[in-house]
Amino acid sequence: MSVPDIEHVEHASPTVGGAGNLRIMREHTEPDLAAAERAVADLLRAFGKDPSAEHLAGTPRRVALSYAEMLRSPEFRLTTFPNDEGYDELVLARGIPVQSLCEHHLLPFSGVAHIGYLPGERILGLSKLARVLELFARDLQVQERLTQQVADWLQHHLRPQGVGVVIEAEHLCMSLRGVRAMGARTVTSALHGSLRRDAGSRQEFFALTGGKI
Ligand SMILES: Nc1nc2c(ncn2[C@@H]2O[C@H](COP(=O)(O)OP(=O)(O)OP(=O)(O)O)[C@@H](O)[C@H]2O)c(=O)[nH]1
Ligand SMILES: [Zn+2]
Repeated sequence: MSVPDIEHVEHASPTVGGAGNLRIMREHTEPDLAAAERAVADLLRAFGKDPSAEHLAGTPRRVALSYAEMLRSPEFRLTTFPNDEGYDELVLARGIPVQSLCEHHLLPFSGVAHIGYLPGERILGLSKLARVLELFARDLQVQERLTQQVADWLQHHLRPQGVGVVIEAEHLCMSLRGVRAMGARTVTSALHGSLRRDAGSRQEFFALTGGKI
């Protein structure tokens, strides 16, 4: 299991209530926006467009800023709580919107993710499942790696009994161009722990996510 390269900035001590609180951010190289802007102007020229024309004058800057935004994931606090009640059934966030950029064509792919875990000693603030997804989605990606990174990261940091991630997405590189398979959706999944080992848990997970068994 490869644990992605994410910086844990601060390991805050548990609060009185026992909530764990860890500041999470991905290491970023500061983008060279001026260089990106020049490159987009070159791209426009390469296609016979004049980047100095009034209607295109702001475009290189806008494109540079758009990619800077799409490739930077916001930091967040990973809040966990003790699993005092010993809850041991699946916790599943279904239909989380996901947007990312295909590393082959720099075109978006988007769809939904279903992320679930079987709690161990701690449970997670629910919104954090979507935040972990965003941590890895705002990057140049292939869907398989994105799916795996989210599952690996949760398994490593939350230490649950099991983790499952399903992503179902449409890739614009496959629908707008090339094969033009409009509406085709790619489904990927990654499982760890008892969701991988135990046929019953696995079946329940895929039944709830509407996927394969
Ligand atoms: N496995 C995987 N492939 C992807 C993903 N996103 C895009 N691709 C594929 O990456 C491949 C790149 O193939 P190439 O043959 O080098 O590129 P291409 O000539 O533009 O390919 P076509 O899309 O078939 O026209 C394409 O088959 C894409 O569909 C992804 O998330 N996972
Ligand atoms: Zn692509």
